[in-house]
Amino acid sequence: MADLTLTGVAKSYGEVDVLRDINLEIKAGELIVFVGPSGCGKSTLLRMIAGLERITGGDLTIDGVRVNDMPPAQRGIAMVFQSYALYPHMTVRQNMEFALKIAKKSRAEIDAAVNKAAEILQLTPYLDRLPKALSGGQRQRVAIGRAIVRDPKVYLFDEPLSNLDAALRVATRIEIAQLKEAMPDRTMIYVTHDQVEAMTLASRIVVLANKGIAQVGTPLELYERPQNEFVAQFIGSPQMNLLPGRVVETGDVTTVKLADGGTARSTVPTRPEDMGLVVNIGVRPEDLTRTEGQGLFTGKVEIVEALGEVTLLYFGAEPGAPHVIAKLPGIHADLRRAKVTLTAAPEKVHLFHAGQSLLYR
Ligand SMILES: Nc1ncnc2c1ncn2[C@@H]1O[C@H](COP(=O)(O)OP(=O)(O)OP(=O)(O)O)[C@@H](O)[C@H]1O
Repeated sequence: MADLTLTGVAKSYGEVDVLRDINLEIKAGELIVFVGPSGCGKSTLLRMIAGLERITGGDLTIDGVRVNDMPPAQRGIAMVFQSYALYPHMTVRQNMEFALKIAKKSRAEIDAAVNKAAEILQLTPYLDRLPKALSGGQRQRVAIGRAIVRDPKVYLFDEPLSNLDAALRVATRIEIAQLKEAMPDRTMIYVTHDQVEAMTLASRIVVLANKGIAQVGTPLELYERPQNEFVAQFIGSPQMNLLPGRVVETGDVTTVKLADGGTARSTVPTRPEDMGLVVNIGVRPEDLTRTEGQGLFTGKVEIVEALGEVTLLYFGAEPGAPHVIAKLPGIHADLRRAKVTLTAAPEKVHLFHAGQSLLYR
């Protein structure tokens, strides 16, 4: 069991700030996923928790003990890397038992730990093979096995699946989910670029951007109630549409007159003093539906992408920078160049002012 607390954690390289004032409480047994644009500091934060990177400001505690200056080996943490980092000249068994030998465990303890981990990870038939005689997925399982045998309090994963092909990624993702279920009291922190991994594995997602935390929440909280436009557009694919407009009716349901001429209604409440407020409405492509009546957007379909189960419609503006994207269930290959009016249920319409959601005032 391990709780982690980050209080005002910061990282700079000389004059260059990479992370500022990171405050986060991680409860024992959580699977926390760090996501964010390239270079936002996900790996740096993970490496600071591991003790591989110096913390230049703030405090990191594990189970209430400040560990800023504690060497990695004493933190009770095991890290699994994207590159596997296996010893090529050692067999699977030797790779898995290496850390236990260094820790001077008894032969019986070592064998028990390795055999159990091999069984969990279905590696028993491969224990005497060298890494080069394994597939990418099997190598990553050995890397995870090396972490498991040490029975750490905290597992750190740095993009563990990104070297695997698409099918293997899915399979290994499901294995990691099962591994977590088998170890409900172990804390895991996971860095990924992959939205599906983040949404399916995380108990909570931490979105990093602009040197700080943009939002922390369960996957569905981030999807349904993003705090700001950044998170709104970072979570979900294709990204949320944002359209500028002005509040023309306030109350429990807000009416927004859009700059393009449409009208949107939202269940995000507004106050009388919000009348005339300049906002962006946010609506996800999958929440748009066609209507024959008055909608929030009318435009000509420039591009149709029929994916089978859904069709993506791209409206207006330059190619590559569509004005609005709609995702309709089913096949609508016939809509190219058609003039279409779109609407959305008021509970699916988000409201942002100066980049921040009005839901969180
Ligand atoms: N030794 C260093 N000196 C100066 N800047 C560094 C150093 N190491 C990393 N950085 C910078 O710190 C920032 C965060 O890097 P980090 O690798 O943590 O990002 P990331 O979010 O994991 O990125 P990616 O998703 O591309 O892997 C980057 O802008 C990087 O250029």
